[in-house]
Amino acid sequence: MHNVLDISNLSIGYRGKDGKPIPVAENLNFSLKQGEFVSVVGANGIGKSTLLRTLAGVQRKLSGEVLINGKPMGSLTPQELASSLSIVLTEPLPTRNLTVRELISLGRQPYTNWLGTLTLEDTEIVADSIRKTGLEALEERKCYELSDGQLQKVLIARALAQDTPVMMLDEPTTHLDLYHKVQVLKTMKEIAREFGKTVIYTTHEIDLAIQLCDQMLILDSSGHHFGPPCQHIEDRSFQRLFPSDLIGFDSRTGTFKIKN
Ligand SMILES: Nc1ncnc2c1ncn2[C@@H]1O[C@H](COP(=O)(O)OP(=O)(O)OP(=O)(O)O)[C@@H](O)[C@H]1O
Repeated sequence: MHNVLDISNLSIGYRGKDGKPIPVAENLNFSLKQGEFVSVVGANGIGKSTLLRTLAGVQRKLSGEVLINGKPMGSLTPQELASSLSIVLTEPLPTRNLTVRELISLGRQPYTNWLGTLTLEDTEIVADSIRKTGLEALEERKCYELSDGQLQKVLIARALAQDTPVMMLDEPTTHLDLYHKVQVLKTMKEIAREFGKTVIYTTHEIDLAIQLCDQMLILDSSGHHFGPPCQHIEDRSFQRLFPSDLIGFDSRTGTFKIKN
């Protein structure tokens, strides 16, 4: 499988009022292949959302290079970028007045004409995204009537409808109960497998990520570590993720345990 994202010497962060860079993470190097299901984990404030936002072009990188299918991200037009990658952020929706189906249909925007008219193919893709996320019963409901967990699924369905080779999701399962977390993650993994899409998401549910992901990017104070979960377990990377006074990582079960 070929690389769809190549990240080299990437620095991410913000700029102060004087324009000086305030780095959050530096010298990031990793590549994502077609069809991989990848998570980004790390403590609060370490830079997971900043990384995803930078990779999606929502915020500027400080330095380094991001290649999408071999092309520098900066060289893509907004239209090309929108048909290359989709992103689900944690920010509140600008409008919740749309129905579930209308909101999911917005995912087709990069492909529709300026009137936003959906073709038969667009309508089929929208219906398929609704089916894959199990939202059939909510299709005609207004978004303001939904619970946070239901809305989270709708946003994932909108990204699915965008039908891009790369899907990025910032904490997509935060509001879901355990059963629906696993359901959504398994759906995302199936999408990666079946349709050869690359799915990258940020999460605090490390034990689920260990069970499901092909690759994990760990951000910690010492830098970043990229590889399959078993390699991180072998390298004891999870042990270094948090201070050891309260919790410890059990390599046998792949879970964190509370210390007595
Ligand atoms: N708009 C902003 N301007 C300046 N600094 C910011 C801005 N947004 C976030 N930061 C800082 O960047 C750092 C990384 O934040 P980020 O939201 O990427 O972390 P995170 O790993 O996603 O955290 P969490 O797990 O809590 O969601 C934090 O120190 C945060 O305070």
